[in-house]
Amino acid sequence: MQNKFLGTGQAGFHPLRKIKVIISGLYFAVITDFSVAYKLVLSILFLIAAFYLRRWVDFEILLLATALVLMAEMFNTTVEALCDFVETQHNEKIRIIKDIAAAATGVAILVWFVVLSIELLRLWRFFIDS
Ligand SMILES: Nc1ncnc2c1ncn2[C@@H]1O[C@H](COP(=O)(O)OP(=O)(O)OP(=O)(O)O)[C@@H](O)[C@H]1O
Repeated sequence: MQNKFLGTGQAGFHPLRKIKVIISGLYFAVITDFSVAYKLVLSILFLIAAFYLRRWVDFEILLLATALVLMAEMFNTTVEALCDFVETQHNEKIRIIKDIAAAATGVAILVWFVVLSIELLRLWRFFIDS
């Protein structure tokens, strides 16, 4: 078991190992969770459009909304996986824990959806006017 607080982890600072862990986590989140994958793809498309049109404020807000929704989705998946690992039967406490994690994700999805909708409207107006 690796735990730096218990003194059983690897000593020292290993930035390359951290990057490897981040890439591995992102990879698993994208291939195992469709809701992470489609949000990432949609967000990238909007980010490319904002970048191409030099809409820097829009780009920054899109980046924040994307980070928020992806983080929420990935933490939610983590909570669900942990819950399923410790409890395989129906359990009211697990239900509440999972519902709270899902609600947190719902808040992030709402923000992401509003930002993308406004951006879509702006892009649409831009192409209609030009
Ligand atoms: N062990 C359990 N005991 C009681 N209720 C549970 C349990 N597992 C899941 N639930 C209920 O079912 C809901 C869905 O849980 P589940 O783990 O299936 O998530 P999901 O639908 O796969 O979510 P996502 O689509 O984000 O992956 C939970 O929010 C909770 O209300």
